[in-house]
Amino acid sequence: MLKINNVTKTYGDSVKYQALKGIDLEVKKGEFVGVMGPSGSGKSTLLNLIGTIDKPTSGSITLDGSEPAKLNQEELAKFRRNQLGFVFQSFNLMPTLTVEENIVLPLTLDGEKVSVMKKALYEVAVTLGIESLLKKRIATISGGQAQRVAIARAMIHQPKLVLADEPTGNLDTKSSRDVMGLLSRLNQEEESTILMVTHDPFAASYCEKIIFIKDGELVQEIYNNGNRREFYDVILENLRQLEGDVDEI
Ligand SMILES: Nc1ncnc2c1ncn2[C@@H]1O[C@H](COP(=O)(O)OP(=O)(O)OP(=O)(O)O)[C@@H](O)[C@H]1O
Repeated sequence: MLKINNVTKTYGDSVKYQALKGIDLEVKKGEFVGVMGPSGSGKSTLLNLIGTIDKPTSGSITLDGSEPAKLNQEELAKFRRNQLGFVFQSFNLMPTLTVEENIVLPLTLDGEKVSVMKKALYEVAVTLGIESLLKKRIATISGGQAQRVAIARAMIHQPKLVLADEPTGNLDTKSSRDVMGLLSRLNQEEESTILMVTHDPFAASYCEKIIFIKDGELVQEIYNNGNRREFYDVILENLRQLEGDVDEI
């Protein structure tokens, strides 16, 4: 579904910095993929390219055969709104609006009919267990609840791909567990395709596959055999090895 073909990204005009050096990656429909790696390794850069926030310097990224880098500004905005869902560490919700106003925002922007919006809102609210929060203002709910709302907003238009950037970064242990359980359930029951950048081995243990990036290169790929506890240990071991390499340098 998502195909990343020999993608590079170089920042800067006079002083150049190559943040990604030829990334190849394929994400299948319904997969839950984690992206890990040391600080500065290029994780956010990769997510920004997939999220069409930025364009690759060379190589191609296609989602179900279409290549967003070739679209004009207007087409790109539409592509982003229709095909992608974003979940951020900082939730990125509108604090003065209510929970339900925030969740339907992507549909409002698309000029969707009120009856369609109501139906979609109800469905997503039930799935995420946030019916009782709908009339509350964002400023009055907890961080864990806010992340549920952000996930609802990312999911309401049934995007092809959900991009999550450190979704548990601002959450306590219990809320992290809830949010990861939720993402995992959405992945399994609704067959949502999710790509998540995280530093958190616990959050990563919910993924089916994790790719490790170092110095702009994909260096390792590991798979979850269904035992989350075991997978967590494998993740820690891989992180230790990556950091060990960094220490040696
Ligand atoms: N707009 C930019 N201009 C120049 N260099 C940049 C820019 N954005 C990122 N970089 C550089 O590219 C490299 C990769 O950055 P990136 O943010 O993708 O790393 P990361 O793995 O997400 O790090 P972190 O885990 O700390 O968020 C870093 O060396 C960073 O300094």
